[in-house]
Amino acid sequence: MVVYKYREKGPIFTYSMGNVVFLHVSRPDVVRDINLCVSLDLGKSSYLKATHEPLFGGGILKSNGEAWLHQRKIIAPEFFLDKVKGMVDLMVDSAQPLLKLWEERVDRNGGIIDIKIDDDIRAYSADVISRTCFGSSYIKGKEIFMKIRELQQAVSKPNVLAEMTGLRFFPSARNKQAWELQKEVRKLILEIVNESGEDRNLLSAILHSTSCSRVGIAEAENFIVDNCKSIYFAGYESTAVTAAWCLMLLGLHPEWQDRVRAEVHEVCGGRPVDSQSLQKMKNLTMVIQETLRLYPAGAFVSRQALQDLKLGGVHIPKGVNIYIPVSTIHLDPKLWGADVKEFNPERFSDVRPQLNSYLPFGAGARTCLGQGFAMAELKILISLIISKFILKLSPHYEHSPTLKLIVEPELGVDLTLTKVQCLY
Ligand code: HEM
Repeated sequence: MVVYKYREKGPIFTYSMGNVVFLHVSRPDVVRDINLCVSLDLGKSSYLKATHEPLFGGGILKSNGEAWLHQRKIIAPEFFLDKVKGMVDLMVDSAQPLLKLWEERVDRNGGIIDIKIDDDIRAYSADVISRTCFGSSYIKGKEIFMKIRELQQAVSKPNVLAEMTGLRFFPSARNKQAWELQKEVRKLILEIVNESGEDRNLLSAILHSTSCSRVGIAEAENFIVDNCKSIYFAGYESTAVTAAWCLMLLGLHPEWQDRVRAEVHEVCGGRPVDSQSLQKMKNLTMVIQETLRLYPAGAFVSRQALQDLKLGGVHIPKGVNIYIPVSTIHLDPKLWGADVKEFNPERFSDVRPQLNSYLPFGAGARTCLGQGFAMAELKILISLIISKFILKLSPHYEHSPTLKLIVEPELGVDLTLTKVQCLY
């Protein structure tokens, strides 16, 4: 329906669902103003708030106003560049079980295997977040991630009754499932909090902030749980899914695979990956940027006008939800050229992507605060895999992008792997 309207109406139009009004906009001047807007009057959309409540609560991803600002000030510094540089060794360690597992499987199977990579990649992404942000290993965090994923599936379809009527406490089967998962995740996070040691990490920063504030125990616990949940979700799924799309594209494009492999070999020269070598991997950066253009995990950037606003000369009344369709912008031939649907990382070689036409990490003040972290994590995993394995898209692969809060391969990514025999 929305696609049809886009074709019919062009880059800006409104529509409504019940009493909820949407402004669907991909016009560059409006997108530019959203990018530039730092006012707290432009917040996250409250549409689907009731549906998403069990997953996000009042954490950083969905909160607005002063509450959001407070959370951003606590969490953002934990992902500044110097902090990310200090996490590189932990990320490299997190990749070792996957590499070992795949090597053993290839060896056992006569030098070639056909695998669905998604679960192993999720395990890597989960381990990275657990170790770097929460000081707990994947084993400890594993249950949390499994339940967060179940919660994601449970809340990925709009709960129309709750949104239209506010009856979010109606005990439907789906609500009951989401509440049960919500309780279990809360319990597990509080266990990790109780066992946390002296390590300086994201968790300790969140705990420190609550100990300095004068809120009651229940409010402090909600603050901790909702923000930990937000990081578990934000940092886990999107990175794992991007890595899976990226490896799929490299499997399809052996010429880029060879280029990245040669680059990793040249930059690292047999030494372990470190923060300096990551910066030198230009081809790999371009490949990841192009993956995020073609398969941005966040299909929409959503906002709501919390007061009357003017963006790109357009008057937007208070309450209107603004939806920026990221893929539509990323696939616009007027912005990217006639080869817009092709995988061509070269397009990122000499120009920085335009702020208004490239939005894989969102826009403006609410832009993803984990993007440097995510890029390091992706580069580490892909450089290590590429230096050990030759990838081909498996004949079993079925292309199945689907939107479940984020755009993921519904049927997974199947690759055929053989070992790299000799590097040059
Ligand atoms: C490839 C991986 C990732 C992608 C594609 C991605 C994408 C996004 C997008 C589209 C948003 C919404 C921005 C907006 O509304 O303008 C976002 C927000 C956010 N992301 Fe990421 N993200 C990734 C990885 C991460 C990681 C690894 C973390 C942390 C460990 C993280 C933490 C966050 C947080 C906390 C927010 C909310 C920011 C706010 O509202 O102030 N993300 N991300």
